[in-house]
Amino acid sequence: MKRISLTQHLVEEQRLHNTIPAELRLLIEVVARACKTISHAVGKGELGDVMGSAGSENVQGEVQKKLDVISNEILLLANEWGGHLAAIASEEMEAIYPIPNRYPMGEYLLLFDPLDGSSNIDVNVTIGTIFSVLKAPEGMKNPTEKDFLQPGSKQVAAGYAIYGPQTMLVFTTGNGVQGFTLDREMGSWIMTERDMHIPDDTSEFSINASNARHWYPPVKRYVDELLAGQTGPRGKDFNMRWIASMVADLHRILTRGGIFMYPADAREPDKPGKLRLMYEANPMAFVIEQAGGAATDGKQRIMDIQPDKLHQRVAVFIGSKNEVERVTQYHNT
Ligand SMILES: O=P(O)(O)OC[C@H]1O[C@](O)(COP(=O)(O)O)[C@@H](O)[C@@H]1O
Ligand SMILES: [Mg+2]
Ligand SMILES: [Mg+2]
Repeated sequence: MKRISLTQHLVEEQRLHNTIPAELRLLIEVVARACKTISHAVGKGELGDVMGSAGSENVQGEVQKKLDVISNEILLLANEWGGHLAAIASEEMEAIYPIPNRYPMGEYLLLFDPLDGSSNIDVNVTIGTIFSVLKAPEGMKNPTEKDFLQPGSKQVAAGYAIYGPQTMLVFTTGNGVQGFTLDREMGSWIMTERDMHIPDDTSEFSINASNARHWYPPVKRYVDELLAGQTGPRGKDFNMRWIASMVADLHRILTRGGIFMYPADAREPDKPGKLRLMYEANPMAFVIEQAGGAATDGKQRIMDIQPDKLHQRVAVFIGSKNEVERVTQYHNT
């Protein structure tokens, strides 16, 4: 593949499809640069003061890891100068963060999960950063949480960085999904995946099976049929993978197919799921759908959900289209 840098691709995309105004290109480049800095911090491990707990709790009631806080700071600082950003929302911050002293008001809203897969930080397993970009409502004066509460179908860009053996950046602006690998020597993002596509069918599923006794009947039925393999109604064997980093599990699915599930369960009946709609489920759903896959909460398309809270949770069934449709159908029969 010809060496194409991130900027070259974004400029080309604007010229060909007119989907990436210069302001959005700038925003994506700033996020990409911040992810490069986070990748550097992650790579230091015990050699840098990045491991272990930060000793503080986030709005989700989770104990924050040092890297959760460091990654959040890196993304805030990188975007603070504002450019065309009006405000930021993060998994690690209860309230939204309006960009100070911005006249005229920026036209974009940025949301992120600064460090995804936090339980894997201290055990050197792949982690990531997830981001989503929305348009600020016309005529918006002072950004409020309400301005962010837009369905996922309104996203103008979304993607993730994955910090594994290679550091990659994968995103969409509504014209397919492209993947870039960080050339550590040059410090530049080089395109290595063009128009990523997910097969409609798969023999691989991903779920935290330790919660099986708490699952509701549709999920129990679906997973039992997968586990029954050739001897069961599916008539073929299925393999299982669970990395416990959503970014890593979904990057695998984007690369070779599969279905990822984090359903609601009886442990906390009032909780609609573990993962967060605005900065985990929506951005990953946009990427997966742009690669030919599907994403539902068991009932409806995730990107059609009208959000009512910034940190709301949602059940997630995402990946190869035919499997997502089957498990969703089991919820509706
Ligand atoms: O520990 P569990 O229940 O398997 O959950 C793992 C899931 O939780 C997450 O770590 C939640 O994300 P954060 O690490 O950003 O809080 C997902 O990445 C992952 O899919
Ligand atoms: Mg996460
Ligand atoms: Mg996180």
